[in-house]
Amino acid sequence: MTLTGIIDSLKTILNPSKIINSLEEAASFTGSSESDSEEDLKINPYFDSENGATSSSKAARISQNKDEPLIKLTNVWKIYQMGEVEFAALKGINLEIYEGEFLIILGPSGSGKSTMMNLLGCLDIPSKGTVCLNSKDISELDESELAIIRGQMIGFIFQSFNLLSTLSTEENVLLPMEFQEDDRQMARQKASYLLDIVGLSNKKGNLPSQLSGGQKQRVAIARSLAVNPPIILADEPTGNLDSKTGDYILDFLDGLHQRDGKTIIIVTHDIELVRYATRVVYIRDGEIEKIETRSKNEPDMKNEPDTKNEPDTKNEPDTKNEPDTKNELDTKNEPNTKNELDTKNELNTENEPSIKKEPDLE
Ligand SMILES: Nc1ncnc2c1ncn2[C@@H]1O[C@H](COP(=O)(O)OP(=O)(O)OP(=O)(O)O)[C@@H](O)[C@H]1O
Repeated sequence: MTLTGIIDSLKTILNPSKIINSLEEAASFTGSSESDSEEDLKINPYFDSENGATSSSKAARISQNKDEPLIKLTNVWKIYQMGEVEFAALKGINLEIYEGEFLIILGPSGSGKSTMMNLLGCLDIPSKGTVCLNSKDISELDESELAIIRGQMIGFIFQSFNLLSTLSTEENVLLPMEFQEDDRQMARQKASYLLDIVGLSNKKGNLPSQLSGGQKQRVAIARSLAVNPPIILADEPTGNLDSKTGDYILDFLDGLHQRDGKTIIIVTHDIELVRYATRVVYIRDGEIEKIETRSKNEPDMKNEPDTKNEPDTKNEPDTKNEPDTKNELDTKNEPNTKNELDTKNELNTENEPSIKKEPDLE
């Protein structure tokens, strides 16, 4: 694929109005490494000393009402048109996703997972029904508004990594900050910091082709965190990795959830991943089959299926079981405030022992 093609493919994720200029400036943006001293890496550039909290993206700074879902799908249909033929890939989905959840959307091939991911990530809009992100109906936003809210709220991780092949590791991590961080020096500090916490500070000049699969995915994770979005949305994040490296990536995402309070949403066919989840949404043939609320690392499915999305109710937004879910989340999955991003001057370096104890992942 040409560079133009790669850029085009990323336009849907990043702000299209600025990316071309950004790439042209990328070399000067990232060219020098003079300021990357050990000292820089120890300081969390996301920490805002004025208010004693870790700065997040502009949208995330808008105070969230925790009773409101971060993402809400109401009677969502996605119908693909193939000539004269229509195919409903999603059929009346109702789903509310709350801050602090680790949600796994699990389904077999063709069940509608990618279609769902595209809607949850505001990469597509529904044919019918509404998708609200941060209480905004995404169908009412134009493409540039959508790109902005998407850029602020969601970090994406893909099975195929989606790194720009002609840009270095550091430049890939810098890309999302082009639209959020005006201070280039600060952006570079943040990129250094993120590459450090994913254990790749020694690879910042490497091209993606010079990295292993696990390393590429760690770059993708660093990139997803660049603007410190409240939501990380991952499509089969371990699909191209061996099981050991996959576990490492999942443990890292788990740390982001447990320590930093990120809302993690993973779309996968791999049932092994449910051990990380606080809720599992099973989809089949474009419909939600059942939803299970779980305790982290439960060996078995102990919870009764939540029936709120069963066929007889699928066309109505059902809120009857939501309070239970929210209340559980509020108590079980509240990040440990001692280690929370907002309350300390380090993102993960001290509390992520697994990152630097995996030399064989290099
Ligand atoms: N652009 C499209 N046009 C027509 N049909 C489509 C389109 N995209 C997806 N579909 C159909 O919608 C259904 C759901 O597709 P989707 O890619 O969401 O499934 P999936 O669960 O992600 O599958 P996989 O795990 O194999 O990637 C499939 O039957 C697929 O053939």
